[in-house]
Amino acid sequence: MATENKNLSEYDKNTIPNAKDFRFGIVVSEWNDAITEGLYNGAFDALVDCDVPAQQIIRWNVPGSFELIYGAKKMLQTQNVDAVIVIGCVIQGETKHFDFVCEGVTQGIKDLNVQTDVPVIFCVLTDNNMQQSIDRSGGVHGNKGTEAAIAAIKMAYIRQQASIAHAYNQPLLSSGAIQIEDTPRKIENE
Ligand SMILES: Nc1c(NC[C@H](O)[C@H](O)[C@H](O)CO)[nH]c(=O)[nH]c1=O
Ligand SMILES: CC(=O)[C@@H](O)COP(=O)(O)O
Repeated sequence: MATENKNLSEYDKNTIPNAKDFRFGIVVSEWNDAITEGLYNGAFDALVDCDVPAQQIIRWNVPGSFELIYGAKKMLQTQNVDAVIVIGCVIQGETKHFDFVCEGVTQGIKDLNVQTDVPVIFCVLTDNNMQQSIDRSGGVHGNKGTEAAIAAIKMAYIRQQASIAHAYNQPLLSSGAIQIEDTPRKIENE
């Protein structure tokens, strides 16, 4: 489904786990800052709307989207956070640099999700022009920062529940709820 068929800002709080005890890091690229500030505001407002105290949200700025990789890595290494959101806006220029920045950031953030224990949420616009970025940072298509915040809460919850399940040697049920039982059950789909 393309973004034009899905408003990025819509979410149902009834489907979102309790986030009041989670801590979030947000790394923001300064390139196209009129756009990245809008994305940040969407993410911050959604986290607070989901009962995350503002003091549990840590913001770092980096020069451009390519630096989001290193910024997120250092955030994970030095801060006690349950998820990190990286925010950037890459817009096609005259050269192939767009392709390399987009590919590099995508692969770098993917690598962090594979190599580390804390989820890193990809909130990087890769647009053909500024209007597409405006439309996705609080415009007609909603705010990708809002979408990223909800994803961050859900992934932080999965991380938390999976950790508990592992500690109790119990299955993490598809609903995400864990039943602590006397006799461990066979984990589904083993
Ligand atoms: N053109 C855009 C960039 N380019 C800069 C790179 O991200 C990087 O900072 C530079 O290559 C130094 O390492 N960054 C964006 O975030 N958005 C752009 O449109
Ligand atoms: C993504 C970029 O680095 C790009 O916007 C830079 O513009 P240009 O390709 O015209 O140098």
